[in-house]
Amino acid sequence: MMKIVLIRHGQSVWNLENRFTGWTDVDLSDNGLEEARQAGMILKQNGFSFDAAYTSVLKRAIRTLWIVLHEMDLMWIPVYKSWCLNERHYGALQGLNKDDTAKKYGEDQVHQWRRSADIRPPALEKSDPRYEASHPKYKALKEGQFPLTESLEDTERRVLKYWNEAIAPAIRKDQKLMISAHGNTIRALVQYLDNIPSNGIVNLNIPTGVPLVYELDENLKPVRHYYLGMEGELEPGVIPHHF
Ligand SMILES: O=C(O)[C@H](O)COP(=O)(O)O
Repeated sequence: MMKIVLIRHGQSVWNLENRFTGWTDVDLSDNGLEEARQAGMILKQNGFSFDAAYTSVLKRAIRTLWIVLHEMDLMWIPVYKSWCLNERHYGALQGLNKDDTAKKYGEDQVHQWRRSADIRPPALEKSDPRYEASHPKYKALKEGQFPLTESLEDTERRVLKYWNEAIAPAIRKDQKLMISAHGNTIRALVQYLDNIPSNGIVNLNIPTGVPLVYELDENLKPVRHYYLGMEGELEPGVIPHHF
């Protein structure tokens, strides 16, 4: 039986301000820094250790990982960063306040943009200053590969491609791994691992900064999963809804 630990980054400054974030590279709030410290401590107290870690190229996930690894005295392990683990790209919604957007377009429309499988929020224009394709951290992306907006299915495709090409092979080599990523990246992995249909994941929210442990069999199928520090185990396939 193999274990892998997923963690959504600690609360970010824009989570605190209730703004659509996506690929905007905002940092952790003070609360988010403390969440990351608590996560590292509880992982260490429960005897976890890692051979390697994976994260996105966004600082809120990277710093969460740094803090967790610091608390566990594991800053020396290999860390692999990929844009494929970035949060879902929110297009022209990035930076907007979620409540103001709901007032302007209606709650249902915002819920569709946030949680439907195949609906893409309004796209960014390439002339928009929020379009960061020229940033050095994205030099690996081919022309046209940098998203102007993403549906959850778009996000899942790139996350699962990375899972199959980079992460699953490492698990099969008995590597103990941690993935520090984002709400929708982890939702994509949870949906895949637990084979949850799209309509079953609509109301699934991943809490910030809480280690989510998956125990996998030899076929990388989940045997059980639980949030470390939350009482008891979760029913298979059920992840508590968190706001
Ligand atoms: O990108 C964001 O705004 C958040 O990290 C995730 O937001 P969501 O829960 O609205 O998808």
